[in-house]
Amino acid sequence: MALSGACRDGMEVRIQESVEELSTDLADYISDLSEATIKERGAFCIAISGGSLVSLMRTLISAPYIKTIDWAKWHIFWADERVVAKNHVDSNYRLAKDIFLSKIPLVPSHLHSINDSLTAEKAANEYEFVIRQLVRTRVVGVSEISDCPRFDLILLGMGYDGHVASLFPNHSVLNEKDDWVTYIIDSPKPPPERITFTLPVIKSAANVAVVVTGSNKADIVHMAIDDVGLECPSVPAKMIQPINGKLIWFLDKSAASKLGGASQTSA
Ligand SMILES: O=C1O[C@H](COP(=O)(O)O)[C@@H](O)[C@H](O)[C@H]1O
Repeated sequence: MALSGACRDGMEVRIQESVEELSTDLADYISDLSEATIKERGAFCIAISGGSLVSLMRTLISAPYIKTIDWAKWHIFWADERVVAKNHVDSNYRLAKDIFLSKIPLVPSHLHSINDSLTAEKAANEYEFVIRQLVRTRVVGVSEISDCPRFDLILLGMGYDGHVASLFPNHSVLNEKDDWVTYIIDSPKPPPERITFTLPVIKSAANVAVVVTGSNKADIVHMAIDDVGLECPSVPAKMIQPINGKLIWFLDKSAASKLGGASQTSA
């Protein structure tokens, strides 16, 4: 049984009994969004993250999704990446490739991974340049409000400290307003050097989904979603409020166990 409820304006919270059901709900959501977006503008630009999110996307490589999704129209980006070689165990690219990207019929030139042969600063600049070219040719949409790229979907996980992408609590990177892609060299979670979409880019997406499971994240989920009077920079996930898009939280029952009553209605 699915449990769900809206907690704040413009935000939906979907709660599933189990991780398996969450993974199926996520696959349904991505598949429906992909179909509607491709019908509307001929391409689907999706940015993914690393961590536990990636294995929750595994249902996409099973029936019916593997056959019904128009993979040739997908363009894949990374909302954040660690500055390591692409074959390193810490690489978000490698994780996604091992778990599902290698198993789907994507167009190789549509995989927009981050250059692993450059310094963090240069790789961030180069990635932003790549995205600017794709915005210019309208492969990636553009936000009429912010002039930022308007990704069709940005998929995020959330760390135990409330970080999303590589935007960590109280870090100066949260104040970045001009760049689309930036870098940090002092991540509190290893590895220290990372490249990340900035907040304005995440907030400009047409759709943002934050996917979180497990009872050990229940407290931070409560802080991120419920109105607990916290300063936003101490929980970056709380700052993900799309300016002209939709935000959905995908949670399993354990991660949702400390949410306030409004989000616990049966669907
Ligand atoms: O370091 C990172 O952590 C977050 C959260 O990971 P999780 O394993 O706790 O879900 C992830 O979303 C981000 O992409 C990654 O670089």
